[in-house]
Amino acid sequence: MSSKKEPQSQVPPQSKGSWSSFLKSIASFNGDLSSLTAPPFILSTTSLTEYSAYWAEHPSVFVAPAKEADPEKRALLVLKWFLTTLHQQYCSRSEKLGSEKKPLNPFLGELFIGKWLASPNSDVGETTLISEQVSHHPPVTAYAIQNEKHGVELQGYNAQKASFSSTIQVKQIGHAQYTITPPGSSEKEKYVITLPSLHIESLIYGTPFVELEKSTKIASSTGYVAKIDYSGKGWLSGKKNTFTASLYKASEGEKKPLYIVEGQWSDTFTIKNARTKEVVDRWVVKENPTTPLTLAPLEQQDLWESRRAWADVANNIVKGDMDAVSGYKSRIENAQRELRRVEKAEGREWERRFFNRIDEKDDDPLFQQLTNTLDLSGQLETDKTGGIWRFDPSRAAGAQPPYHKVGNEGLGLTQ
Ligand SMILES: CC(C)CCC[C@@H](C)[C@H]1CC[C@H]2[C@@H]3CC=C4C[C@@H](O)CC[C@]4(C)[C@H]3CC[C@]12C
Repeated sequence: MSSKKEPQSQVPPQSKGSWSSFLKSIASFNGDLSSLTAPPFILSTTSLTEYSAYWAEHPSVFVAPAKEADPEKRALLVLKWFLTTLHQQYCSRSEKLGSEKKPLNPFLGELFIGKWLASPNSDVGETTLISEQVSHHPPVTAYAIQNEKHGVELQGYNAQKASFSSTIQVKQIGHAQYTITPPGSSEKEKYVITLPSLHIESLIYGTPFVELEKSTKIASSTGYVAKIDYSGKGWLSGKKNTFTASLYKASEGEKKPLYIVEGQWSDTFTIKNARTKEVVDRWVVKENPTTPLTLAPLEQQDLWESRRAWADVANNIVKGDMDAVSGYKSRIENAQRELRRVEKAEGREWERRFFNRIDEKDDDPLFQQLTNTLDLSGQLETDKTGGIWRFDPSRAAGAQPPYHKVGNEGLGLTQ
């Protein structure tokens, strides 16, 4: 008899049937995850626009590169910051809710706006977040995170391309750009960041969780490249969320690493100087609590802001009243359909609030330079993201609700 304990199904008894039909439907789906009907126990009350906040939940780590005078160490601090975001990006739902969940599919124009407040016992200052759904077909979320005090800006956009091959496989399309003005310099320094592919584990037991795949890169305008290799359950260590990252000069190549970072991004990792073999830094997830994002109280939020717009849907998911959930979802969907119909009739397009669609040739020269270092062809498939999306800071300065010209009636609300 085997002593190995088999995982037990965590699917609630009343959901067994709907879970197995959900599993069957994903085996033959068309690539659009939002179109799948999943049983209530796997539905999240959080919209995907909220996921943009994962990029800066440790604000002091987010701004640290802007304070470092040495370009090599700056590039290392950017790599460190990126690695510290992975736990929140890819593990936080599983840890908090017991499994990965199916997020709410944002509607076009949906906004998620908040800030990480300045704290009297740190020099970080305030960090602000703007996240906007810039496309619905295909779903694309754009975001900008700014810390004015340290002159740090992160912006990006992403879409997901899903496929099925023994489980849900997700390729992320899009990229992020981290920009700072280094100490004593008047010129901007830019880092272009690619996003990992992932797949879902443990689907049949009803406890889905994310595992990252392959590799991602960060290329800097100062000539450094960081490459991160994800190995899931490390084939040597057997530990989950294992990775190896190296920082090197683009001109020298991967074979001459300056720093090596190793460990588990969901737990502990260490940073070593590859030349001296000395451990120079260490990150322990548990010892670094996140800073919560502060949102306006619900009644002061704009109707287009995620929490407010989805409140009725979310409350009924919690209650398990699926008829009410689909009723409130249809209200949003019908109102969106009506907006699209009118736009089409008037021969115009929905106006994005904080982001512009740009032409590749009009993009920032620094970005264009970096796309030559990285192979970004897979990230710039504009047909899968509805274009290239760039933040327009002039439209964010002092922005207050109402954010969109269309008010209650555009949201299908009568009052
Ligand atoms: C849980 C199962 C049953 C349903 C499938 C849910 C899918 C839609 C979920 C599961 C994990 C999710 C991903 C988890 C983390 C991120 C990183 C974030 O920066 C962008 C969104 C992205 C890339 C999510 C996209 C949606 C996602 C792929």
